[in-house]
Amino acid sequence: MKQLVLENVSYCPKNSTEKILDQINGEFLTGKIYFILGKKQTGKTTLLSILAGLVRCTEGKILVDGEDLSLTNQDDFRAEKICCLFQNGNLVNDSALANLELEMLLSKQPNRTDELINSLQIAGLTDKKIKTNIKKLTKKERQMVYLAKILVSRAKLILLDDPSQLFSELDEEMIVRKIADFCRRNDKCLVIVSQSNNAIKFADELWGLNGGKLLFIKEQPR
Ligand SMILES: Nc1ncnc2c1ncn2[C@@H]1O[C@H](COP(=O)(O)OP(=O)(O)OP(=O)(O)O)[C@@H](O)[C@H]1O
Repeated sequence: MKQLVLENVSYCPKNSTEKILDQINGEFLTGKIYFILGKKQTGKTTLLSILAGLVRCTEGKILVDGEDLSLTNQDDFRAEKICCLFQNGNLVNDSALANLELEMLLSKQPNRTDELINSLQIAGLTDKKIKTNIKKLTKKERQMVYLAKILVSRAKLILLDDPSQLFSELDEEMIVRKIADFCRRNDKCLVIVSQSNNAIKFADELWGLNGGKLLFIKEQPR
C-alpha cells in the first residue's frame, strides 16, 4: 500500500439518523505520520475502524492504491496491510510471545521467534515476562507488548487508537517517537487518533475532527 484515499466518507449506524462521520475527504501516504485530533465522542475510533476495514462506511469510499476497498478481499487487507491497536490493545489470553506468534500467523508471516523475542526485549520485557501469561503481567508490561506488536509488524499501515490511553503507564512521547521512527525507517504510514496533543510534534499532518466532521488538515514543517 502506498496511498489510502478517503472520498466523502460518512458513517451512520443502522436505526439511526445521526451521522457519526460526515463527508470526510483526505489521503494518507506511506512514509508519513498523521495525527487525527478530536475531543471525546467525535468519531475518532469509528474512523479508525473504517480505515482498518472492520466497519464499512455507509456513504463514500476508500481507495487503497486506487482500488475500492469495499470491492477487495477485506480479510487479506486486514491481515496483510494493517496493524491496528485499539485502546484495549487486542491481546489474547496467552503469553506475550504467543501473542506475537499469533500476530505472525494472522498476518501470514513466517514465525520469526528470535526477532519476536528481541522486539519484546526492546519494548522492555524481561526474558521471564516474555513467556508469562499476559494476565499475570502488570498494565505497564502489557503496554510493552502492544509496542512490540507494532515493532514486529510488516503491515504498511499502522493505526493507533489514542496513545495517551494505550501507553498510559509508559512515557507517551518516547513511545510515539519510537513508533514514528520505526514507521519512517520502514516507509510505513502511521495514523494516530488522539484526544491529547502531547506527541503531535512527530506528525507530518494534523487532522482536526469535531462532531464527525473534518475541520482542517494542517501540514507540519519537519
Ligand atoms: N455502531 C454504533 N451505533 C450507535 N452509535 C455509535 C456506533 N458507533 C459509534 N457510535 C457513537 O458515535 C459517537 C462517536 O464514537 P467514537 O467511539 O467513534 O468516538 P471517539 O472520538 O473515538 O470517542 P472517545 O475519544 O471517547 O474514544 C459516540 O457517541 C458513540 O456512542
